[in-house]
Amino acid sequence: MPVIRSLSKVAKQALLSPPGCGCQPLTMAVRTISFSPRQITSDASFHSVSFSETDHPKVLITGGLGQLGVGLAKLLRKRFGKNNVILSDIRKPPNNVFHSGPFIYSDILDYKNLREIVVNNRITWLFHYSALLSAVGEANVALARSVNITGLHNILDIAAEHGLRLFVPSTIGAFGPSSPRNPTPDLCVQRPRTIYGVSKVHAELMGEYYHHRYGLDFRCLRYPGIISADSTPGGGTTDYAVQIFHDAIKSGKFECNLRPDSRLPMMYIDDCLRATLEVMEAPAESLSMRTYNINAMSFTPEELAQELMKQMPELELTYNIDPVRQAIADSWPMNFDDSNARKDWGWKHDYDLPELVQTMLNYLGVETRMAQAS
Ligand SMILES: NC(=O)C1=CN([C@@H]2O[C@H](COP(=O)(O)OP(=O)(O)OC[C@H]3O[C@@H](n4cnc5c(N)ncnc54)[C@H](O)[C@@H]3O)[C@@H](O)[C@H]2O)C=CC1
Ligand SMILES: CC(=O)[C@H](N)C(=O)O
Repeated sequence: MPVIRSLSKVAKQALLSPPGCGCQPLTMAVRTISFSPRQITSDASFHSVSFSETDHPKVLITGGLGQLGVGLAKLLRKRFGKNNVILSDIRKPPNNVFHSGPFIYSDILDYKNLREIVVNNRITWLFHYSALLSAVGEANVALARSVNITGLHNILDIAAEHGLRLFVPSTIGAFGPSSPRNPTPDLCVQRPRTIYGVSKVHAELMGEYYHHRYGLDFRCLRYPGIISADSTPGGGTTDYAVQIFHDAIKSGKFECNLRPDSRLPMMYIDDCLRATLEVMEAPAESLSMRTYNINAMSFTPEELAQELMKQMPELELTYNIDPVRQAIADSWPMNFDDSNARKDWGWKHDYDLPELVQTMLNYLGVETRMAQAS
């Protein structure tokens, strides 16, 4: 990999240099091997700055056609301008996404193509969303290992080489059965039992290593299960909490694949995407860590259904447990301790369970009425 070759050459030179020769320390040397016209230093502060047309990050989002990427692009385009945010994926975009702003094909396993995109578009911030999620990952371990681990290595090298600010999401799935589950703090035992979780712990550690070793401006949030109305989940354990709304509105029935008492941390998408932008804009000196838990609420399928039944008392709920997903849910946090995010950069969620249910029903109800009318 080109950057690794360059890095090891620089490292070798630094190691070979005699003491007292006045050479730069390794971290400095590595940073200067890359040149980015709009390089953002790790101490740059964007917290309360509003960006003018000429002074703004140039953003690339990988894996942008999944549950979260399109919403993230919308938020970032509002803040930085439509043409400064490029959405990318290996899938074909639907019409509305294709016409809403720049979209390009990018396979994160293709290092040269990634580098070309970053260079040609003078990218300064990268949001790395490509991944195979927990349930899909267990069904295809080799592909999950390749996308989630090899892909991440490409991203880290490109980001270090070109001085990018890099956001990589982690997950509640980065914890396992031997982690404290109620609540789960930022720093504790992490021995996940899924390839997804293992790859995310790897991403957290590699990102932090590149930060300390090479000065990479790496930022990472551990997301809970994310609930959204206008995008579908990509094959995770928390997907039931999105599907229940669609099925309730469409058929008045829902078959849940987790036990009624499976408690997991969850968050509405608007909170998740706002947190992502906030941590990217936080002054570097406010970040005492580079990987933070974020939390909003925590509920079981039974509690979610009860809240939903306040508005749809006729909902019929049945259970047909998926043993793979259930085993994963049983090993994940029940509650997330996000006190460090709240203390360091002022994280605060807006949506609790009642607001979440109301917002989802409003959105999907309007959509259904519009579809029926047309
Ligand atoms: N949605 C959720 O509840 C949570 C998501 N996250 C993380 O947030 C990120 C985004 O999640 P979602 O949008 O839900 O995922 P998703 O599964 O819906 O979308 C992932 C995207 O990655 C793309 N992709 C797969 N292989 C690729 C490759 N070789 N090159 C480029 N793109 C490729 C897929 O085409 C897909 O559009 C992921 O890293 C995920 O781990 C973390 C915790 C919770
Ligand atoms: C919580 C996640 O990371 C994701 N939604 C999954 O269930 O795999």
